[in-house]
Amino acid sequence: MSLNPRLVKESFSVIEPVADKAAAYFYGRLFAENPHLRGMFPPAMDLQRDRLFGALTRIVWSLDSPDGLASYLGQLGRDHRKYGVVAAHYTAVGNALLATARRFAAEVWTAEVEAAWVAAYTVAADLMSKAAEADSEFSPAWWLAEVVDHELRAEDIAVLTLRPNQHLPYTAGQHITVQTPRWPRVWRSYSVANAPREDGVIRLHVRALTGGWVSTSLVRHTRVGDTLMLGPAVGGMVPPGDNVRDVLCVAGGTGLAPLKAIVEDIITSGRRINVHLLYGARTSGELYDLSDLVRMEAAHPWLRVIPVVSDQPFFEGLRGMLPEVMSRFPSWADHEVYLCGPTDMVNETVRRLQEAGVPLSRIHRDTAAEL
Ligand SMILES: NC(=O)C1=CN([C@@H]2O[C@H](COP(=O)(O)OP(=O)(O)OC[C@H]3O[C@@H](n4cnc5c(N)ncnc54)[C@H](O)[C@@H]3O)[C@@H](O)[C@H]2O)C=CC1
Repeated sequence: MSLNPRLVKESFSVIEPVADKAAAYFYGRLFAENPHLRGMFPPAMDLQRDRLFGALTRIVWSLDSPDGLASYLGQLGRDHRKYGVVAAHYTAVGNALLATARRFAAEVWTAEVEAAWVAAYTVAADLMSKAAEADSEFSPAWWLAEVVDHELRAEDIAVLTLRPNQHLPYTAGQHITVQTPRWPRVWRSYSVANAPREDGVIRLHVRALTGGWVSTSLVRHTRVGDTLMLGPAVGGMVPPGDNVRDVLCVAGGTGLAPLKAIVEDIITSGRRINVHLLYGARTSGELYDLSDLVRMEAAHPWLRVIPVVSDQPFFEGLRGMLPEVMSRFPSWADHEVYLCGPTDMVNETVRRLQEAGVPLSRIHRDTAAEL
């Protein structure tokens, strides 16, 4: 069975404009044919549908690059262990997916297209289930973690410190998923905000979002001593390693979390590259981690922290939206750049960096929330 990425991409592009309907149909069909699977999913399926399409889009567009595909599907397979996914579930999902694709790409569907989808799904399911199986030999499907500190740093932003009940491996820049006892089966992604430490403690920066079940629960209803469930670490944004270039980090709001972990990783690595951290928030009160960053800056002369405020006219420091403020500096063309924050901020920053001559290979951004 050989892969034919072109046929899958072409037929998938017919489905993309009706993604919402297709995702609703997919889950309707999956649960109608396999009612026992419904209990594995959260009561409200809206975010789940977006995630499905996010993941499918990424898989379809990675079909041409085997390494990227294997790495992403390996993470996806390991992460799905926490839902209780076993090999038999892949057949049920494959059937529902094929039925969905056949229906929503009917205008271009042929026996060849069907064969291409079957081949692609077989490869994907195989990569996921093999990675999950290998992982199960040495790693739990999920972790319990005790909340050992909870600081409300702004009206709706908290910094939580968690101690997992056993070692949870990760690298700086990765994210984990969190489930609270209040919302069973609802998992949300958060970047780990510290580099790995000897004591295994993990910090999260959380903003309570309107209508955000987990974020509101973490910020407003979680206390020291509570227990949370954590999924495995995933994500491809990794620290600069042996690279000797100077680093620029652009952090919007709680997007600071993974970038702070990366800066901490540079500190613990002992390397002395220059690091500029542009840290932006709407108001000075929302620069919730500034005092800690200023302490880090004082201890490490090669680190420069630059606070930026966008929505407070009389703020005495740098004012403006992050992408525009970043462009006021002479040049970042020789830097390795790390970005995290609101999607529009990240996209606009990437656009400006490319315009200024920074190649995409040197721009690192996280794509959380896809798993
Ligand atoms: N691993 C990841 O991918 C993570 C992503 N995030 C994301 O970061 C975001 C943080 O949100 P908030 O704290 O509410 O930030 P925010 O909305 O308060 O924005 C912070 C700053 O980003 C810039 N900005 C915001 N919108 C912009 C736009 N449309 N164009 C240009 N610049 C803009 C401004 O300088 C603003 O002061 C969330 O969307 C969250 O999902 C957060 C943590 C980790």
